Amino acid sequence: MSTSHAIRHIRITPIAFRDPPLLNAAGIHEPWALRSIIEIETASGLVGINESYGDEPMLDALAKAAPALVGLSPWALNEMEQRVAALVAPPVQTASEFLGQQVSLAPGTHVSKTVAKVVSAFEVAMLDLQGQMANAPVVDLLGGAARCSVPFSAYLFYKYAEHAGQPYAPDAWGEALTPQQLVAQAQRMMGQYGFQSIKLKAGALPPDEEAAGILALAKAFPGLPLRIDPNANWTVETSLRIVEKLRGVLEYYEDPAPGLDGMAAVARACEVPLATNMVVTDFAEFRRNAEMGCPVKIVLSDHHYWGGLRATQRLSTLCRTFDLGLSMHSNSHLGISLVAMTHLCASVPLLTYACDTHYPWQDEEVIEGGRLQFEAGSLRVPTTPGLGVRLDRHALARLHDNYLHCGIRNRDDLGQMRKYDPSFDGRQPRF
Ligand SMILES: O=C([O-])C(=O)C[C@H](O)[C@@H](O)C(=O)[O-]
Ligand SMILES: [Mg+2]
Repeated sequence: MSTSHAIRHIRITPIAFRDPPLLNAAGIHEPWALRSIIEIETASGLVGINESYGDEPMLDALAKAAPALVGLSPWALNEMEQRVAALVAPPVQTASEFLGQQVSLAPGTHVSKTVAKVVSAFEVAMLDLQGQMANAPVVDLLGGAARCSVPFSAYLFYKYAEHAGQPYAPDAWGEALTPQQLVAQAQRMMGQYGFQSIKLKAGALPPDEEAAGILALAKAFPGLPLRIDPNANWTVETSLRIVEKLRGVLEYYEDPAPGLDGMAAVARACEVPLATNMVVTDFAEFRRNAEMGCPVKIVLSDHHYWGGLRATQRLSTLCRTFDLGLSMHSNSHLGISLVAMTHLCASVPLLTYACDTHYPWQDEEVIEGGRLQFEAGSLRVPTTPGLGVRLDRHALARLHDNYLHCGIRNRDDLGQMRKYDPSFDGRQPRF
């Protein structure tokens, strides 16, 4: 075997795993969620892994950039970034192309984020390789652990009991459309995972029903930090009316109204700090928020589209400079993403809130040893080399087979909702 650690080969494997019928502002989750598994192999036979988005545009961008990394050292992250940027820079959009674009929650559709997403996909796998070579966990490569475990939040969704044309047995969570069902969902999730805070994905039902859901949670879990996230599906007026109903119960208010201007209008008349994963999603938007006097007070980062673990560390420094809070957003994901997020969050001294994770909604895994275990709502930071998790090849083959047969190539919550309600038009803000 060669002693050279130069990158010899990169494999990208699209996968699909079961995802429940979760409601959101855009519509409803499809029965299968897509991801990609990235493997970077060195001439010496080491394999660094990562997990990222699995929609078609992302797979195309990964395939386009991968050959340019062959021959690089796993330490050459800056050079990797330059090569990726040169190859997958987004096409320049004309003003008319921007007009009439629908707000989308689908991660593969943010064209402007392509470079950051591809850089992140390769960066984490290269860090995994670096850790294996240096016999150090990724958190040590990021400067060392500021905490030995990372807190996560219960992420509640309104949901149906079954998918339209349910392709497998219905999930164990059942329906959640009323405050009572929502509290039961929370009790079950808290019982299984021990989370110490709760987020409700809103923007799906009429806002007063969702406010009643939060008030029921406040009664069932007195003193527990609560958040609500309508994904910009409320007007400024609705946002202000609902936050008044929720006086005294919210830890933060996530993306109530559309756009930074909408958020600024809410911020001017509301005491609860505003958080976002929709209007501060890159460094240019960070600057605009700062220029406007920081109406958004908490940035919910996501290393998958902010450009990786190191870019999120840079973001954390900026947040500290501008006295902003920092936590993490998530999309449907498996354990590699979760463990990468855990290394990152352990390395960031300023982590002001428990992170989001969709993990409880997934019942499949792609790593050896099966699902990651939470203790009192937190995950221990691995101390073994690299990310500290390895691919389960049988699981990878099975999830890839799901991908080949599921018929989904791009996330489409709106199209899926039309199967239940053909008149659903996805117009936002809806309420
Ligand atoms: O905090 C958020 O905005 C999200 O987690 C976005 C996701 O797409 C979520 O709405 C979902 O999975 O339905
Ligand atoms: Mg959000």
